Amino acid sequence: MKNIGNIISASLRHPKPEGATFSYGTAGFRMQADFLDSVVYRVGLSAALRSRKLNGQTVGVMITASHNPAPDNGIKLVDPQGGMLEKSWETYVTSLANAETDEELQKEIEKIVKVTKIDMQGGMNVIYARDTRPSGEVLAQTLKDALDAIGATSTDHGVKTTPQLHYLVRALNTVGTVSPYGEPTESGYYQKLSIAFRKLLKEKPRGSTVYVDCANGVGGPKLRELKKYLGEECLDLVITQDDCGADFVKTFQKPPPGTKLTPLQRHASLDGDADRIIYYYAGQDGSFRLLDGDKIAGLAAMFFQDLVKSAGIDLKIGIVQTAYANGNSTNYLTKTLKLPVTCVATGVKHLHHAAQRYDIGIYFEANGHGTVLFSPTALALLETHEASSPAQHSALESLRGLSNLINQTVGDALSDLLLVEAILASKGWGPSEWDSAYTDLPNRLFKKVVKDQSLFVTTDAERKLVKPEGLQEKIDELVAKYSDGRAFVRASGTEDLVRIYAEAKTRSEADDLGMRIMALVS
Ligand SMILES: CC(=O)N[C@H]1[C@@H](OP(=O)(O)O)O[C@H](CO)[C@@H](O)[C@@H]1O
Ligand SMILES: [Mg+2]
Repeated sequence: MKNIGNIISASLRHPKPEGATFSYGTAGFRMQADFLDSVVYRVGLSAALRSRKLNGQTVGVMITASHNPAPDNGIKLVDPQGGMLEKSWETYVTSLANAETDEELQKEIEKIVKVTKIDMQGGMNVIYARDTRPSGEVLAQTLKDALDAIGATSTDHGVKTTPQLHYLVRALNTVGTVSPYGEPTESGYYQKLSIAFRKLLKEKPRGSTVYVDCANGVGGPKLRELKKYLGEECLDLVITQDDCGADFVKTFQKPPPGTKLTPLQRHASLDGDADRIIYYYAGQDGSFRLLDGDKIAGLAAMFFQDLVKSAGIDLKIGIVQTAYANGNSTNYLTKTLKLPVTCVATGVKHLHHAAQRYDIGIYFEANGHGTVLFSPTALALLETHEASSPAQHSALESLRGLSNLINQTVGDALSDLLLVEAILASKGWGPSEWDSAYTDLPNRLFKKVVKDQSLFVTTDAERKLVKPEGLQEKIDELVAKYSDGRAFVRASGTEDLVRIYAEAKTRSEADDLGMRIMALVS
């Protein structure tokens, strides 16, 4: 490989911490920013190799640690169609990140080139962006160092939300094709979303207000920008920057401290890189009500089912959830709406993949990561189907509009916000009508630091433990004692700890079950 000398000499400036082991987890590499330098350098090399493997198509790299504390950072790769890195490549990236010496690094690079049969003659194109974390700037420099050393053409897109980077990657790779995704610029992204939203609300502009807490992250400035394109007659967005965001609201099931809720007023919280959103509001009686990812999935499923029926077309709708989905949300989807639901392992990459099996695949994690995917068949049908009545015409127009409004590359808090608002406007609903579809089973989510999280091995979409031996039997015994009881334990893929989830018919039963399982885990 002709640039190997450059690669190795630049690598000397980014030495790997001795003995450290890195793994490409639920959302790429994520850890304290101080330890990330060598990982970022090697991810840069991987991105370039991946681009070359795919004939020079543009690959994306995002530097973010999402909702993790500010001193953390992380890095993940985006494939040319805007989705997550293909699974088989996670192994290659991991092997580069863990190469102990420079000789080993060289060997690993050569191995990847050989095993994946990369023809190194030709260009490599990589774009990258970061969230607003202070460490992002230096890490972006390291990334550039790697891309220059290997000889890739690269563009620094500065500060972006994670979904904006995914959008840019897909848009760049589809310029001049039969299905261009959109103008490959940040303003192209705002234009695409806002034009679709305004069209969907054409008959029902209503200037209603949503308070959006952007978690002190990159969503704040970007939502402000989007607001300019939307216009206030469609949606009045009040943007705040609290410190805690979606994760806090979901975990503690209360509003960000200091936020006063007026009954029936809609609120939403994003996370640090704006790929996740949850809604909440106070009921008439002042009680706190959460409208999480499961509730968004339910709303979307109901709406798409109605539209597909009204449009008189045959499209298969399905929903993908994880084990963290509330039991009653699954009941609502399967028993009330009678739609198919698949349960997969935690992490957007798994949900996204499973959702691609449907014509309209709706996927959301309970914590608010998610989107809706339209298959190529569905998009073609929407394009060509001739309506035979004004009602069919209007439903088809709405489906077309939604396919443009929704960021189909990855879950996107800004696009999901507009999706929810478009549905509520179309139905003339407030949060309580939306909420009335089903009542959540009370649930608890705990974390516990254990000696070695790798000892916790799961099966059945992470709902059952295979190891440590005997633990699952003990959990089953406990669960059986509670009405509507369900619980599971799994190792986190983003933090060095174990998560424990429990739900049951009453609040006290859910708490009790969760605490008892906590006590079993060590
Ligand atoms: C229970 C939970 O919320 N898990 C989160 C969390 O994964 P863990 O593997 O559980 O750490 O971070 C992931 C990445 O952001 C997100 O996709 C996922 O939903
Ligand atoms: Mg995030």
